Amino acid sequence: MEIKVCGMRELGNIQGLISEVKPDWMGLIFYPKSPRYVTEDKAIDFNKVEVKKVGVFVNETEIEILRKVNLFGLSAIQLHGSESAEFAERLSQNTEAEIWKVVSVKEEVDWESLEGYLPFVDKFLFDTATAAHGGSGKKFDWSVLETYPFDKSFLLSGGLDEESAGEILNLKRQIPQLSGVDLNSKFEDAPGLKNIEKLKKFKQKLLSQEAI
Ligand SMILES: O=C(O)c1ccccc1NCC(=O)[C@H](O)[C@H](O)COP(=O)(O)O
Repeated sequence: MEIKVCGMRELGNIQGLISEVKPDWMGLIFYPKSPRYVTEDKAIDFNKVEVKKVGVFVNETEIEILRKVNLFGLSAIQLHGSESAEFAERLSQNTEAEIWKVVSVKEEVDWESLEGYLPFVDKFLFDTATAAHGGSGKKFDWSVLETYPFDKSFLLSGGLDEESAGEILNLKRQIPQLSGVDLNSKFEDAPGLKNIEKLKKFKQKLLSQEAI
């Protein structure tokens, strides 16, 4: 299973993450209202770190997203607002970076409304709907995913914590398109500052139970 650790902001914390946890992805949040917002002065340092970076954007302009892709060396773009399938299509024509569309879950998911994204996005990411767009620390009712109708892989997000590993693997047994997890506020000592020990323990649990 892929692991994305989202909302990183401090170089030392990122270096600890890479050496101790070795996640597949690190998420950088480019939404100014987030307490995990990453400013441009971090670009030189963050460009050098050896982990794939995904930039998180909320209803940002295409030109600004592409500028950040180049500035930070992003391998993926996470569209975390109400971006349309047409917007995803235009972006896909202008970048080599992967495109991930976030689906904010309240209760039911309207699967038909996602069909238009399928040719242009590499993954979906299911997160809990919240007025702040992300980082709610709350889980949604995962049973809505039981009717997931597409082959496209997706990440599970929203309030995942140290105790979630077993349940996540049970879900994966039911829905193999679940390809990874997105970890954020439940693994923090402060917004943007991750607790490396908690992340390590979670990864160990996930790997050991995955093997069973
Ligand atoms: O985390 C934020 O501050 C945030 C704010 C606005 C848009 C997106 C944001 N986070 C993006 C993510 O992918 C988070 O990992 C995701 O929302 C889950 O967070 P959490 O519920 O804290 O595990």
